Amino acid sequence: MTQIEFQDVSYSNDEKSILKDISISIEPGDYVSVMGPSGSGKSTLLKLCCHLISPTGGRILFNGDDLMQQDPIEVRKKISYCFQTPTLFGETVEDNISFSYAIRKQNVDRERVHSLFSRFNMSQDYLGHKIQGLSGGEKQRIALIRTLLFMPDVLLLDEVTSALDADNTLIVEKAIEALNGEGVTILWVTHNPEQGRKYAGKLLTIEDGQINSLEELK
Ligand SMILES: Nc1ncnc2c1ncn2[C@@H]1O[C@H](COP(=O)(O)OP(=O)(O)OP(=O)(O)O)[C@@H](O)[C@H]1O
Repeated sequence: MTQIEFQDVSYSNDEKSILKDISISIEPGDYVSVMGPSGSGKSTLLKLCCHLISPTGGRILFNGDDLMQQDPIEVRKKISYCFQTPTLFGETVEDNISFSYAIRKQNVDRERVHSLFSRFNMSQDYLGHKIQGLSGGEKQRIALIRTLLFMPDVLLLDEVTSALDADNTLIVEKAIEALNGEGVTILWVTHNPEQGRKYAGKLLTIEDGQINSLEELK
């Protein structure tokens, strides 16, 4: 189980301050929706959680120890991040699945792959499909499946249903709710207020790089 604690965390680049004095604790099993205007710093918060970027002020504790002192590869085995714009590689969907196993020197777990495709309402036939021909919504679901091939402790989701229709959005929401029920901590950036409140236990609102509110929903 993984706990992430931000202690007065700031992040700025050469041009400006992007996040300021963020203090929050994400507890194991939490389901937190993250909302706020465009450019307020939501994606930056997620990138800090999995050490894709480093804070320029304050500390992030990962299970009580400074995240910056820990091996990013080990951290990312526990924390998975599904990006706003899916970046699929290779020629086919299968390439995206098999590569994840290959880098871990493991055989593809066909049962796991099969159950994830079903969970996200996709036929196995997609494995042979070319990336180039996929729709935005198909790419989003393949990216989610790839993120979940190995069960994370913490799942960071950045606008992952923006290209999906209502039916598939609901399927993804239900799948994420089920994962949270299995103990996976969820941090989900969304612009959809209904989505932000429907399943989450907490609603974190970021404005202008600062926490505006942290509301208990359940
Ligand atoms: N690598 C970077 N270089 C320069 N500016 C950046 C970088 N990353 C983020 N920013 C800036 O920081 C601010 C916050 O960006 P961030 O992507 O975290 O916002 P967001 O709340 O996720 O926005 P959106 O809802 O539009 O996705 C923006 O003004 C953005 O332009």
